[in-house]
Formats: sequence, structure tokens, C-alpha cells
Amino acid sequence: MIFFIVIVALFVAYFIVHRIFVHRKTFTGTAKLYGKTVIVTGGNTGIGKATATALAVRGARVILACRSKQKGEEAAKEIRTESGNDDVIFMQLDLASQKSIRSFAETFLKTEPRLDLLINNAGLAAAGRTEDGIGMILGVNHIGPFLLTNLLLERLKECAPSRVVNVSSCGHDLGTIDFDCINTHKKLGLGSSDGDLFRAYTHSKLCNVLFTHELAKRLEGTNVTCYSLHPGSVRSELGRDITEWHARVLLTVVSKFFATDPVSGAQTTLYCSLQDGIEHLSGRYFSDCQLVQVKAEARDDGVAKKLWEVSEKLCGMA
Ligand SMILES: NC(=O)c1ccc[n+]([C@@H]2O[C@H](COP(=O)([O-])OP(=O)(O)OC[C@H]3O[C@@H](n4cnc5c(N)ncnc54)[C@H](O)[C@@H]3O)[C@@H](O)[C@H]2O)c1
Repeated sequence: MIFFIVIVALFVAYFIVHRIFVHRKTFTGTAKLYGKTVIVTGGNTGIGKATATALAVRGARVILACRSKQKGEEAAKEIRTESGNDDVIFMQLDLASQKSIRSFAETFLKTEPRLDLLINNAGLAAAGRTEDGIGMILGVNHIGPFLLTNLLLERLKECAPSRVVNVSSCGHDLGTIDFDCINTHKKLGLGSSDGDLFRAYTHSKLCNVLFTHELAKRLEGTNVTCYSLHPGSVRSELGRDITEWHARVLLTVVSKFFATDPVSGAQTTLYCSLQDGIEHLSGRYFSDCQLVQVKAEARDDGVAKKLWEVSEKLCGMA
């Protein structure tokens, strides 16, 4: 009898957790993107690659902004073949280097007349520091996209209506903004334990949500809108730097039983990029192709403004 109850309880728990983690909605919009240009950062793998492929299928000129020339060019070739769209190219971008971000933006603005959609998708959970001495996770997941977006804002405004889509995570809910950490980089993402990485990751994903909140305010009246989102629990290379055995076991279980493929993981990004009629929701957060209310700290005007100012200083904009 006890055995039977345990089995039933396990099944019930499985279905509850499955419902929470697994995203079920598919973006069904049929918008065509001929003549439009999009940038997908980290577009060579995982969710970014699936997103880039779906946008290429719709006819967009797709720029894969990635670190590795070889991997980026291979992915661009695969996407061209799969989508039947020859207008998919690689451009080098390392978000862990502000020099690389500025050089990417300079080349892009010189060579590309349009920017209709910027998808800040790239992210990681790895220890260390960026080239500029910032904690790696904060640097790549927040400061890099912050600088990139600002460098490209004028072009987005010229091409409006246009959008910025920031791929965050439901993990932002566990993050807390610590301005002391951001300024000193003593703790964020520098430790070698997976707990440190986890804390820095959730913090950086909260920064994505707050950045989007403040960006929307600054973009009011420009016809450029922005959104942040959780893509679902998706099988990808994101956990490659997790080393501790218990964290790897947890990751394997989640990945095996609760994670979906990158195509499913791209649906909310596609929704935020292409769905008509969500412009009035600029600055908000989405999950499973629908609006979700974030916790108070993630929509606090004062915190978002302060984060913006600190971020400006960290990338030499102020
Ligand atoms: N996989 C999930 O379950 C999950 C859940 C929530 C949020 N996310 C977010 O989704 C986004 C995509 O992740 P994914 O799951 O496809 O993982 P992934 O590791 O497959 O893709 C991440 C991409 O970012 C790129 N990247 C990493 N560092 C970079 C740098 N310095 N410069 C440029 N590009 C860099 C990688 O090369 C890769 O292309 C990330 O922002 C991640 O935080 C993923």
C-alpha cells in the first residue's frame, strides 16, 4: 500500500513540476520578415540557433553575433541550408570584451543600413572575469548586452517600429540586486563553486529584467519596444561549466525529464519579437508566450534606474 502511495505521489509531483518547467505554447504568427534585419547574439547554438533559423525561414536578413568565427560560420551555413534563405551571415562578437562589442557595433553600423530586431540571447554560467575585469557572468549576461543595445539604439530608432528582446530566465526570481557586488566584483561569478555561479547567474538574469524595464521608459515615444523573457527549461550547452557532482546530477535529471528542445525554447523569443499588438507591454516579462508579472524588486523604478547608471559607468558610457 505504502509503495502504491509513493508511486502515485511521484507521478503527481512529476506532472506538477512538468507543468511548471515545460513550455507548451508554440508561436503561430505568420509575419514575414523580407527586408528586415535581425541580430541574434549567441545564434550559433541552442535557443539562439533555433530562433535564428525561424527568423531566416520568415525571410529576415539574420546576423549571427558569435564569439567563434568557425562555429559561427558553420551555423550560418547550416541555417542557410535549413531555411532556404541565403541571407544569414556571421559577425564576430565577444560579449566578454567591450572592445569586441564596440568593434562589432562599428562594423555593423558601417555595413548594415537596417536593424529591426535585436535579440540579446547569448548567456553563460561560468567563473572568471571578462577582459574588462568584470565578473564573467554579470559581464556577458548583462553589461555586454547593455552596451551593445545602447550602441545600436539610434539605428533601431531610425528603423522603428523595431524591438529589443532580452532572453532572461525564471531564475531572475531568485536573484537579488547587490550594488556593492556589482561595483566591486568581489563575489559575483568569481568563485569556483557552483553555488557562486548560481547566485551570479540569477543576479545577472534579474539585471536583464530590470534593464528591460528601464529601457522601455527611455524608449517611450520612439516606437522601439523591448521585452524580457524566460525561454523554458531547454536542453542546451548552458550547463557546460557546472562541475560539482550533485549539481550535475540535478542538471541531468532536469534535462532528461523536464527540459524541451531548443525549437520549443525559441517560441517565447519569437512571440516577443513578432507578435502584433504587444507594443503597449514594452518593458514587461514573458514566459510560455504570455505576460507574467515579476516580483516587486524586478519592476522597481529606483533599482532599475540605479542599475542603468551603474551599468553605464561599467562600460565607460558615463
Ligand atoms: N537552457 C535553458 O534551460 C535556459 C533557461 C533559462 C534561460 N536561458 C537563457 O537562454 C539563453 C540561451 O541559452 P541556451 O540555453 O541556448 O545556451 P547555449 O549555451 O546553447 O547558448 C548560449 C550562447 O551564448 C553564447 N555566448 C556565451 N558567451 C558568449 C560571449 N562571451 N560572447 C558571445 N556569445 C557568447 C554561446 O556561445 C552560445 O552560442 C541564455 O541567455 C540563457 O541564460 C536558458
